[in-house]
Amino acid sequence: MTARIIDGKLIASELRARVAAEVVRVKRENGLTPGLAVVLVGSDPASQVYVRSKHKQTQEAGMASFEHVLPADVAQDDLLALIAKLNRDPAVHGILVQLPLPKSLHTETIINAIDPAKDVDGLHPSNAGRLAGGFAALSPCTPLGCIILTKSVHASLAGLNAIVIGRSNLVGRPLVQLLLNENATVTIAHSRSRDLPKLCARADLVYAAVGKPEMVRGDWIKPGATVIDVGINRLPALEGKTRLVGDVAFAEALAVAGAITPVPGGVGQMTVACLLVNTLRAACAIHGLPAPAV
Ligand SMILES: Nc1nc2c(c(=O)[nH]1)N[C@@H](CN(C=O)c1ccc(C(=O)N[C@@H](CCC(=O)O)C(=O)O)cc1)CN2
Repeated sequence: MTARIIDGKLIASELRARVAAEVVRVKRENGLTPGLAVVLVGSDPASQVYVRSKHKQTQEAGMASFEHVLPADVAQDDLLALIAKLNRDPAVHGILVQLPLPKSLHTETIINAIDPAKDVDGLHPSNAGRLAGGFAALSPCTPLGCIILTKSVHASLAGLNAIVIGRSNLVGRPLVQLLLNENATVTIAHSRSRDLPKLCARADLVYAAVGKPEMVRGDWIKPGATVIDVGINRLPALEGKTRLVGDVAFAEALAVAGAITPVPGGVGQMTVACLLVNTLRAACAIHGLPAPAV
């Protein structure tokens, strides 16, 4: 039996439609237009694609989109001055600095300068701490997307054994917290973990977020498990075409898992949709409105 393929593209488009409907409502009832500012430093081609997609989808959801593109050699103080301006701007409810930043900039200092109320990436220590403490917080978009995709398969995650492979601030760590909030039993694994295949073998939910092409093999997966692949790895061109693969050996895992996300068309699709959710939530919270129904 082959696994069910979780359609991230479809689930993301349904989520965006729900956000757009809520934006119409808050505009009509409260005269509020949520606004998102995205800051891109430099000209990394993948980052440019992601920022363009954020701009397009923000506008399609009926929100205001503000794009700021700075040269790779921008002075850190100039970037901090822009963030301070966006923090004060009443038309901006969400601020996102596209990562990775050039090496000359100190990422932690930049993230810490964002007003936590506008931190739609959920990376500010205030939001990360609130999430870790089990309090309401703006949470990173990719882990939020992973939870939504998992819930498209499992109505409840309570008591399920989950393994998160990877411990980045952007994905692994917040995903662990979100899974705990769902009452899953969570193992966090990383590059120093011993016997990963054995750790995976007991997991009902496998989250691969290591950035290593096809590292998780099919024979690591417990039959029937749900596999959520966060990796997006570009392999050298084959017959002129760049190949995009995840952190899971898809064809192998497909034959064993109960459900699996593809790459592309899985988790990546949810990242921008969840950013729209966070922007709407931030706008409502800043204006003292009830949390939107998305
Ligand atoms: N400040 C942030 N920087 C980065 C984040 C983030 O959440 N906040 N995440 C990634 C990049 N990213 C959004 O920024 C992102 C990654 C992937 C996709 C996506 O739609 N992927 C497609 C494949 C697209 C492709 O061909 O590359 C898919 O998986 O189907 C959207 C957004 C790092 N930086």
